Amino acid sequence: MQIKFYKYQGAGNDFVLIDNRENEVKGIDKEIVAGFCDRRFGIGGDGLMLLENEPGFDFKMVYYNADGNEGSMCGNGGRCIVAFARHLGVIADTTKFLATDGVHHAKISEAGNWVSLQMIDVADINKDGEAYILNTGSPHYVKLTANLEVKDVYNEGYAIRNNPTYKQDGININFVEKMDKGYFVRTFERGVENETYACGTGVTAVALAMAKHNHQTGTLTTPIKVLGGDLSIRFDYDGETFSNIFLEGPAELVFEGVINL
Ligand SMILES: N[C@@H](CCC[C@H](N)C(=O)O)C(=O)O
Repeated sequence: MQIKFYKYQGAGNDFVLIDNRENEVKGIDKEIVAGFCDRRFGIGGDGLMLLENEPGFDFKMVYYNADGNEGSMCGNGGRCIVAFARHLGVIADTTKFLATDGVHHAKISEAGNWVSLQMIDVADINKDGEAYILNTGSPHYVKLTANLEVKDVYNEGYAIRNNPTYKQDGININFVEKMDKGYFVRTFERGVENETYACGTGVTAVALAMAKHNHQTGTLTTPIKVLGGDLSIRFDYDGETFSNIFLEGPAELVFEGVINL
C-alpha cells in the first residue's frame, strides 16, 4: 500500500505528516514510524504526525517520536500540523484542535508559514540541583550554561536523560545561555535520543523557567534562538501560574511524496 506524506519543518524541527482523515492508516506500528523517520532508509524526521478527524474539533494531532513511540505534546509539531491543516483546506486562519495534552488554539499568518500556538497552562516548576524541571506538554529539564555554542550537548544531554532519575520515563534536556534580549537554547530530545535543531515545548519551558529564575511577572515575551532559527514565547505569569502561553514561529512545507507502507 502506498501512503501520501508531507514533510514539514518548524525552525529545523522536522516531521512527516499524513492526512489520516479517511482512517487509511490503522494501527501504525513502532517499526513503521521509525522507518519513515529514518534519515537514510526513510523520509527523515524528528517525529511523525497523523492528522485525524475528531468530533467538536477541527482535527486531532497524533504524534510519534522518531523512535516510533507515541510521544507527548510536540510544540513545533503542533505548529507544523496547523500549517498542514491549512494546506489541506481543513482550516482557514484560526483553529481549535485536540492533542495528547488537551485542547489547543492556534492562529496562522495569511502566507501560511507563521504559526502562533497556545500551549497548556503551567503551575508546577521543581528543581533538580540548579536545573528547573517542568512539563509544558512534554517533560523538560532546563539548565543555565556558559559557552553553549561549543557545548557537547549530545554527551551531556544523554548522560542526564539516562541517569537513574530520568532513565525510565525520559526527559528532554535543554541547555540555555542568556543572549541579547532573550536566550540561546540547545536541546537533547527524548524519543529522538539526539540533539534536534529546535524543540517547541523545550523553548517554552526555558522561557517560563527563566521568568521564575529572574523573578519576572506580568505579560512577558521571550525571543529564543535555536540551531534551526528563531522562536518567540509570550505568556502571563502572576508568580504562581503561567497562562496564555503562545509559542510562535515558522512552519514550512518542505516536500511531499508517496512511500510504501
Ligand atoms: N520536538 C518537540 C517535542 C517532542 C516530544 C518530545 N520529544 C518528548 O517525547 O518528550 C517539541 O517541539 O515540543
